[in-house]
Amino acid sequence: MIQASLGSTLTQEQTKGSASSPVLQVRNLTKRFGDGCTFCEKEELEENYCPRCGSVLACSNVSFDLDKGEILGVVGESGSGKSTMVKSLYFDQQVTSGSATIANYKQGMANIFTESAQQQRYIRNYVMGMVYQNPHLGLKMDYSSSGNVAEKLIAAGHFHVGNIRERSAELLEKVEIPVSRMDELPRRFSGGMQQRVQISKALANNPPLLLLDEVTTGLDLSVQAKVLDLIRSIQRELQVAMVVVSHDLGVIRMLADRTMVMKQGKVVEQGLTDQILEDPQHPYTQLLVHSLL
Ligand SMILES: Nc1ncnc2c1ncn2[C@@H]1O[C@H](COP(=O)(O)OP(=O)(O)OP(=O)(O)O)[C@@H](O)[C@H]1O
Repeated sequence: MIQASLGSTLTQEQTKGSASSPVLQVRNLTKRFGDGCTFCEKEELEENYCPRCGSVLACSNVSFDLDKGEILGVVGESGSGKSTMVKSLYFDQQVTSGSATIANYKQGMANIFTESAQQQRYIRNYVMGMVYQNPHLGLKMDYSSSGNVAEKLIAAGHFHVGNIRERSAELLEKVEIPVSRMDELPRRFSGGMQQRVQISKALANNPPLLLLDEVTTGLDLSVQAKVLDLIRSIQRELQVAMVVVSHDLGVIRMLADRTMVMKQGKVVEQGLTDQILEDPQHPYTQLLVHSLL
């Protein structure tokens, strides 16, 4: 089992979360690309694109809860706002409005979207990990694999070289990167290996929350299956809560306890994955489920 072998600089105040409260609560997350206009701000647009001002309402009033150790799948066609939603949660995009609270950060009392840049950096280092579809976004290709993990540890205030190496080796082993290759550059690794290095980096500081954006897209089926197995075993072993974004309902079926379906920036349906798959209510979900059969 992975244990943080390094001393943590988290204060009790900042990490304390109530056992019963969700790890993550998102309310009315809205992200508009463009300035918006009186037409698209007042009208309920059929699509997420405003024909008058050209703005895109990538996410519109997205709300959900995520419990400890739970995997929430987010599915929808290309352009439905899935990536914008997780990138907003990881502060890669600035939201237009809405709130998100994390039980392990200021006891779930702070809207992370309105925190200072310094506090948001803190949240990225201690409270959340992110795994991108494109490993170039999550990894520094000119750092070694262990150097990538070390970067995350150093950002969280750990400076003891021996401990950092030990922890990096432990994490890379966990994702089945041989210790003998820990000093190799990730650019020399296969796509599946790069995703596994990204996962180990995201787990470096034992975050209670992991965001995964299309992490198996573009990988061979057998490699995909290995990465999905790894994600499942990490969730079981470490009880990390995860938001897993995928356009592929097959991936969601394998991983997610609950599923949220997005279309044109809006959540059209959410519920237990089994229920969504067996008895989809929204016509769009029915279409997705039938295309899987
Ligand atoms: N930087 C940007 N500037 C303008 N519009 C953007 C930007 N990023 C995303 N969008 C728009 O926001 C909408 C949602 O995009 P997003 O990438 O979140 O969708 P997605 O569901 O993740 O799609 P995919 O599965 O293809 O990645 C799209 O219409 C897209 O064109």
